[in-house]
Amino acid sequence: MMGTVLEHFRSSAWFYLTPVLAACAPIGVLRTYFNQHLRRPVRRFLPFLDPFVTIDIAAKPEEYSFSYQGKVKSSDAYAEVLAYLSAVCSRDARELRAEGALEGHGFVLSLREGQVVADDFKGITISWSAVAEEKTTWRASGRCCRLTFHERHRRLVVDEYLPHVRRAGQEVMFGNRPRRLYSNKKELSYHSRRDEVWSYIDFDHPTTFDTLAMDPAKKQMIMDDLDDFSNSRDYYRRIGKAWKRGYLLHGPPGTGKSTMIAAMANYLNYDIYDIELTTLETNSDLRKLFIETTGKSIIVIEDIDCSLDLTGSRATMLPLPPFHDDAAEAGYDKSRGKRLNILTLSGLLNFIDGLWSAHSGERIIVFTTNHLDKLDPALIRRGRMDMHIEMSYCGFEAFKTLAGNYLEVDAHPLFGAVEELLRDVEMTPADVAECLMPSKRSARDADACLARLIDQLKERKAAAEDKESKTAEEDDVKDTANKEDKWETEKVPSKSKKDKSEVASKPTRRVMTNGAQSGASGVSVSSSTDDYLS
Ligand SMILES: Nc1ncnc2c1ncn2[C@@H]1O[C@H](COP(=O)(O)OP(=O)(O)OP(=O)(O)O)[C@@H](O)[C@H]1O
Ligand SMILES: [Mg+2]
Repeated sequence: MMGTVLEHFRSSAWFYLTPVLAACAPIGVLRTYFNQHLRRPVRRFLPFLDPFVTIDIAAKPEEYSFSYQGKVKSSDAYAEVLAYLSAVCSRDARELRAEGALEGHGFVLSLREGQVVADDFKGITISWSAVAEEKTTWRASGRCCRLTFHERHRRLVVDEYLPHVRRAGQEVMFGNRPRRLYSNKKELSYHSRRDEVWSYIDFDHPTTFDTLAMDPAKKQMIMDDLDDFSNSRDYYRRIGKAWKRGYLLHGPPGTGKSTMIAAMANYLNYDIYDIELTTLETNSDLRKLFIETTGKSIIVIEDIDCSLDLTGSRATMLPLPPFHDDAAEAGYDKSRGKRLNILTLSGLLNFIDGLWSAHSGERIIVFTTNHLDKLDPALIRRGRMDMHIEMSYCGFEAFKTLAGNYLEVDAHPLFGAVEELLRDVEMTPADVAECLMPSKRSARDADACLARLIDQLKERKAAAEDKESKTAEEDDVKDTANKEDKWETEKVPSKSKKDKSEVASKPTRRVMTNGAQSGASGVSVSSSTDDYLS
């Protein structure tokens, strides 16, 4: 019987193929088998034979939490590793699994169990494999990424490679979702979670630096500054400064301050956190908001001069919402006889560059204002607001950008007239853009739009000249009146010697106004000098 089986085997193709297959067995299969089944026993009994170290990063069931969208979210580190490995896997692995990313519309590719991929980092090779975590009495088995490396690379892997994996994973996760525009919610409590503090919508603003109308040299300087900032992580660490930068955008309404923020966000691919200060009550509200921001973000406070009373000293208390009673308005809690913690200028300064500002990741802080002069110098000093950017009226270069955006023209016979008029007339880019907006979107009638703009500019120029001449006339009238006043004043003492001596004895009490208000004499005095007049 046995002989017949052997005979049969010897005559089949398997007899010849088996040794060939064995010789060609992929090394990866053997390595996987070794990793999964033999490594631990070998290491336990013969540690000197196995110089490799393994680290498991698991999606532990106990670390699962329900996000507010009702989706299951695994531990951050595991999700970050999966995101990091996604690129390596799609390049090298043969057996993959794809799962919808927790955020955005993309997929995350990961290894199927038993698969191994290699990753190179600073000249060493690290292998990653997907394994099923062992089942324990208190925990069901879960999925796990296993990292294997040589013992002699332990420090490099732990100190540098793993943080690199997390950082790169976070970047991949961040890049896989659309940018967001966050705004703060009104009611905050100390225990509010991130989603209770901020609400967001997808940020899909089409503005870029290409479409932003401003002086090209200034624009380039801002872009270079942003590039410099976003690539300077190590520099900020070395000089011992929190990785953040403040920009103050100031200028009249309609000159593109908000548009500039959108362009910055699109340029850097950052999220925007828009803080409405008037809804906050205390400094800790502000801190809470700040803690819940993430890296790669632009934190914006628009119209800071209108948001709060920031003109006073650092101790200035800011306006309180109407539901506060008088005691609270005065800064006291009646029931406890204690001072309330109210949003103050110093709270805002701490938010910008106190200890709390050294929260991980890079952040840009942008304030906008129409009235630079209304702000406390402490708030906008260099170092806090590193760059002051003036957004001003439309110049010819800015106009050319708008003409390109709206009319798709780089040159036109009417450009000369526009250039000349823009030299004399102050018109905001918003107003110029309005003129360049064709009445029919389908027909970009450049001639008509430019003619409309020229008419508008001429009208404004005429109005400005009119105003100027009126002001000049008024000034002339004032000058004449002042001269008359002076003459009248000089005449008063000559009326009588007694008057002269009395006037001289009460010099500080005499008030001079212009003739129109002061009656025939042109002199008015405070009540204490009435006697003198009578
Ligand atoms: N520099 C600019 N480049 C391109 N478009 C601009 C520019 N300035 C203004 N605009 C256009 O005008 C509109 C209003 O501009 P924006 O809201 O940015 O002005 P602002 O300076 O923020 O005004 P405010 O001080 O009133 O907030 C924008 O939607 C944009 O279409
Ligand atoms: Mg604005």
